[in-house]
Amino acid sequence: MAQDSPAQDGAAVKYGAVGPFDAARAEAAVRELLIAVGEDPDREGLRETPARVARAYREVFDGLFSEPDSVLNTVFDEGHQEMILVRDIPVYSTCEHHLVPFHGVAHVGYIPGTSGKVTGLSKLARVVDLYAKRPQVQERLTSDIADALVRKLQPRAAIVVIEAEHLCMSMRGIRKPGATTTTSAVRGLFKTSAVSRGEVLDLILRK
Ligand SMILES: Nc1nc2c(ncn2[C@@H]2O[C@H](COP(=O)(O)OP(=O)(O)OP(=O)(O)O)[C@@H](O)[C@H]2O)c(=O)[nH]1
Ligand SMILES: [Zn+2]
Repeated sequence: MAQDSPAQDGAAVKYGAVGPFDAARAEAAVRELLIAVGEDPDREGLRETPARVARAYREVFDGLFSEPDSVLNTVFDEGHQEMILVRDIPVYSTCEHHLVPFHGVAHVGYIPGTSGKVTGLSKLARVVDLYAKRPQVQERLTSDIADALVRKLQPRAAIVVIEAEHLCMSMRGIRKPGATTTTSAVRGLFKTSAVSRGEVLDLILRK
């Protein structure tokens, strides 16, 4: 989505970011970090690492520079009034507490509004990606996606469920690999009607 990233070269337009991406600063910080953990950043294997990490961070935090609402601009007047659900969208995000990954799957569903406006299926996965590519907590990632759907599509109902494993809980700290966290954000009819919510959750959680 590089073409959707106006701040990549330090341009003024920003979305989730409060400043442009500064590759030189990121490189210098990684070099400092290597020294701080007791490594030699000038040894053969690490010489290119600061530049590589800066490039990798540019990529994994690209969603800071992308406009979520424009992703959902592709809309079709299908007149479809029933549920649309995309399950098992792979998610890779970064825990903002420890800057290590959390990863799993997202399920995104909605019931179109009275106009029957629907968006392209891939756009649901694009919105997931966009918000995942920011420093995140799982709860905010989940509700950011639901709120973007509500803003752009004015659906009768929307739901986002994310199931993820946090490496900050697996590889360090409490060390519980395999523990998964499930978060949900429900809007509209999925919130007010237990029957509708039950139906969609049944589809989402069916293995
Ligand atoms: N609610 C929520 N908590 C998260 C998420 N990602 C990581 N955390 C938690 O953030 C908390 C940070 O706790 P702190 O006590 O400040 O940091 P810490 O000493 O590294 O904590 P431990 O991980 O328990 O070792 C931990 O309990 C993490 O499990 C998330 O997406 N949502
Ligand atoms: Zn963490």
